[in-house]
Amino acid sequence: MNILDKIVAHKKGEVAKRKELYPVKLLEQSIYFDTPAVSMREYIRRPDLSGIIAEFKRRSPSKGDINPYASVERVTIGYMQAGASALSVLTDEHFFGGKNADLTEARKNNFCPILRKDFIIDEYQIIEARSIGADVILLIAECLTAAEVKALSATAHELGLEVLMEVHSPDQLEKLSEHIDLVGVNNRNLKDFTVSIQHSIDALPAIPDQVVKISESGINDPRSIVELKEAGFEGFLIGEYFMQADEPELRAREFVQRIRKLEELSKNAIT
Ligand SMILES: O=C(O)c1ccccc1NCC(=O)[C@H](O)[C@H](O)COP(=O)(O)O
Repeated sequence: MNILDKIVAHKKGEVAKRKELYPVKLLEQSIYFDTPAVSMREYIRRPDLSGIIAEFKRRSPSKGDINPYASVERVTIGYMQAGASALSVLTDEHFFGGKNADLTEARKNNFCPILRKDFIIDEYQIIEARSIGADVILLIAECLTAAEVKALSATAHELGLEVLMEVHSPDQLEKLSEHIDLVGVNNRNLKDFTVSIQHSIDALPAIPDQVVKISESGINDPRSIVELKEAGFEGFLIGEYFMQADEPELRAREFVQRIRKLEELSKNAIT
């Protein structure tokens, strides 16, 4: 059983319990149901921002504890001040030490788009994402059939949310539906947890033009961003590298400054 199978098996039990504890009628009373969601597609393409989706991640299956007691308020505000285009907040408790309240805390403190980073297998979780203040949901192609991707992404659009579909290999792009706004290629091999941005580069030709292209995981060098941008990626999901620092927001700021310097150098070299 690979890690995703384990996570999904656990998630099924978790969702069943949550449905009983917090019925949909209760979730629909959230103030966030009437608030228009913020478009990640638009923020990623804003030229004044870096394209980085900065992730708040306390723990992971590959690394164990990363920054378990970090402050959501301090880190997420700092990420946005550093020039991030959007935020990603892990809400999975069992494997990632996150919680729904982390996302709501990020929502209260930021106007930018926020991705609910979780393992969505049921429509209930999309309604829940809306109720906690998320703007975007993640659908992991490896965990879902094409029919499930279609149905879940349609539900997300009905609720005004955008959808990021994550693939681990180009063949999973067959599951794309008309309701997918962004495609993320995950650079992490889920069997041995090794990471390589080559996964993103290899998958790029198969990604259709109309979706925003995101490279996810294992990014820790500003030169990788320059390389991925030149290849055609517009967004970059970064968690661990920032969160490993005592002050993730400062590491993000330094990272964005280094990208800008590299881009300036290459512009000057051309002119
Ligand atoms: O991070 C893990 O160990 C992991 C293991 C199994 C499934 C998913 C996992 N991570 C979720 C993510 O996709 C990442 O948090 C995200 O892409 C950011 O990656 P990174 O910059 O490497 O933290």
